[in-house]
Amino acid sequence: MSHGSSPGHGHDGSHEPSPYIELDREAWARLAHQVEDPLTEAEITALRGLGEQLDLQEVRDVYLPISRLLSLYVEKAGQLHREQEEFLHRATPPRTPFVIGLAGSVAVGKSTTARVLQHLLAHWPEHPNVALVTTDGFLYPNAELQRRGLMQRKGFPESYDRRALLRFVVDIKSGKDEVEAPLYDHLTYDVVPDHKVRVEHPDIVIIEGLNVLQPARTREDGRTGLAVSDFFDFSVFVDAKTADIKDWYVSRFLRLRETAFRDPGSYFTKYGALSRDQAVAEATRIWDSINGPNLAENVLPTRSRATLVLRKSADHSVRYVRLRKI
Ligand SMILES: Nc1ncnc2c1ncn2[C@@H]1O[C@H](COP(=O)(O)OP(=O)(O)O)[C@@H](O)[C@H]1O
Ligand SMILES: CC(C)(COP(=O)(O)O)[C@@H](O)C(=O)NCCC(=O)O
Repeated sequence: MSHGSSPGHGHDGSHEPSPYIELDREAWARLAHQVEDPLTEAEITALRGLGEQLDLQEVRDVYLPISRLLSLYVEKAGQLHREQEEFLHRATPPRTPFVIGLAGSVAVGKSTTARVLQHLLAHWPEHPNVALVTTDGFLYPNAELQRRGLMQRKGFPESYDRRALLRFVVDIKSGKDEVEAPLYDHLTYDVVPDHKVRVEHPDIVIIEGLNVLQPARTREDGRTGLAVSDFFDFSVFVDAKTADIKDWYVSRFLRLRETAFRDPGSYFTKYGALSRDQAVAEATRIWDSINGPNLAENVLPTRSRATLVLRKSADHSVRYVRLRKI
């Protein structure tokens, strides 16, 4: 194999056989050359709109080959669908959307990665309609979290209406043409009442959230139910050193303090008045009491369940990509 680390020769130097293929950045970026469609000007403009910090060379080197690989999976899943229907002698019903789960810590870059992949995947003509749904809409509203004593556990598995989220994914994979998800607003720090996000006739649905790779829970009667991840056709885990993620969280908090927190409608207007040092202390407190423990206890343990792991360095550049063997 000419590309990067061979299987079993991972970044940790281990020579044990492993069920993963690991490609370092250089090897992965080489794949970009075999991706025939370069980005169009319109796409570059759209991607720039996602945030001035996004490095477009990084998009070309790393995210474009990922989108091509994903497109390959989508295409082959369609082929398998047709052949299965033929084997079962069924009049081929339309295939269900291809569902991609995207997991990782708060502030690791899930939303950014999801939006880039959404744009890039929509570029391939075989599947133009790519929907993106975040799981925060399925958090219990603040009033309910307060009632359950979970306001300081936002983002932990128990802070979500897991049944509703599972129902949503089951509906998508059942082939329902239109599905609706609740919406979360980061400004008010709460679920928006009476407002839904509608997903219509998607070819691909990206479901992004902290806990999407959680395995099913074992119930009191000892039976194991289903988890949303049981309905994923592919999954991505965005990964980085915990210390780096904490820095990104604090920096984002400081940036929000200068922008969104000043909005009178924001739950965080109180933070607008904080000095820089006080804001760093507050972000650190939230990280150390909520997001850090959630990462360690619930999010990180699901990493090895992902089909693909994207490991980022402190400057957000992807250091290596780990993919499950098939
Ligand atoms: N590829 C990237 N390049 C540069 N900055 C990034 C990248 N991905 C994320 N960031 C920055 O890191 C922070 C967290 O990213 P975000 O996508 O909001 O994380 P999440 O959705 O996981 O909470 C944001 O400030 C974002 O601008
Ligand atoms: C809303 C979130 C739980 C993320 O939800 P997700 O979309 O990953 O399901 C998270 O961004 C959050 O607000 N956590 C609570 C602690 C904090 O204020 O950072």
